[in-house]
Amino acid sequence: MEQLHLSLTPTAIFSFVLVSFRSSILVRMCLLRSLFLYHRKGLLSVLPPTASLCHFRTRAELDRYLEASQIRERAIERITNVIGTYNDLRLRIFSKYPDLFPEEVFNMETFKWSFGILFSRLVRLPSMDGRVALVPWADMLNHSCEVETFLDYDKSSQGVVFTTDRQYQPGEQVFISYGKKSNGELLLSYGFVPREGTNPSDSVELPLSLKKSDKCYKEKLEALRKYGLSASECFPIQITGWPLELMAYAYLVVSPPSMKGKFEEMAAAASNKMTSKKDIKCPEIDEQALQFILDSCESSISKYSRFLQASGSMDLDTTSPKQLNRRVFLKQLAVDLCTSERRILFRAQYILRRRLRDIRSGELRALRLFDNFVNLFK
Ligand SMILES: C[S@@+](CC[C@H](N)C(=O)[O-])C[C@H]1O[C@@H](n2cnc3c(N)ncnc32)[C@H](O)[C@@H]1O
Repeated sequence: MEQLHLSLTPTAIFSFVLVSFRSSILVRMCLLRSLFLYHRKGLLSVLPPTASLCHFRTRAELDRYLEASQIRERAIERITNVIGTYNDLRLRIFSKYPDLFPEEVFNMETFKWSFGILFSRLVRLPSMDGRVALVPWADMLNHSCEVETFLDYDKSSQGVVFTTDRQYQPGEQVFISYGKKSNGELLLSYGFVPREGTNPSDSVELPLSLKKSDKCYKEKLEALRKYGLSASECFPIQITGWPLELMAYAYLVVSPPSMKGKFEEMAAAASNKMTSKKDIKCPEIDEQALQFILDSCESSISKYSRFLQASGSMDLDTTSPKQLNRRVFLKQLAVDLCTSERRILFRAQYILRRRLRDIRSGELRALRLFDNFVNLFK
């Protein structure tokens, strides 16, 4: 079977809308205005009537279901931004031109819907400098972590084109990739979590912090601030390992006062602001740094385990079937996300324990050799 090569010209159905987030506020306003009106008039009947940002609508829901995951902070940030943008627009534009922007259409609910649609349906077009577009038809394609197919603009056919990376049988579902995103990012932007272990780009954010009791707390914080970092930072861990920045941050946290002269170099390496990205090495504090990462990993694992254990008996005590369905749905999303994030932490825990064991058994062997050597002279 031939590989599929599908294209959509801008004239089909209705033209695709290009949005550049670097473009003027006017362009963005026009897009949002069309979305608002489409929603009101039901013109885009192909789009879902509800498209909430990552499904978790309130702060209480985020605290309840995503308490173990760092994705909660990102979701709060995103929702706060959307609410802030709406309030700003209402103050500066909607309230001044009520005929153009009537309250029954331009309200918070439709604004959130429009953003939900934008976040979940925008397509990035690499050959147009990464500009993003709403592409009717193409936005019906679902994501698969196993394909490498992306949508792009094709100059010769003047359309958005995608060529599959494999052969499909008639009737088989065709997928695209929404990008190399973690399960948390997919949940935030698209409202779903891939099956456990199927996403090679999955990662979990590990929070690390300077110790308040550290004698050099002030000097370390100063060094971190110089490179745009703070006393607490999150670093992504993947099933295949962790970034050099995380190791550099851990070195800084466990460094004794005698290593003051290296604080800046470590902070620079942790911020990825070194001129040449090289692996910073401090073998004398390797063991403490790995133990520190392991402790942070295990503290995160316990948070996930507590949540997953409690989720079994999470209160579903509501008489409204609609509310019950919603709670079951949110709980399942949270359980899927936490299970996949904890799995990555378990893997990191295993690697860290093995490395620490190797370091310690190496030290023990060296110590025994030294004892034998001393005995020989006795
Ligand atoms: C661009 S739309 C794709 C078309 C969508 N299925 C529809 O019928 O409108 C993106 C939405 O599709 C759903 N989706 C896409 N890929 C998915 C997947 N692998 N698993 C579950 N839902 C998926 C999510 O709800 C997401 O927000």
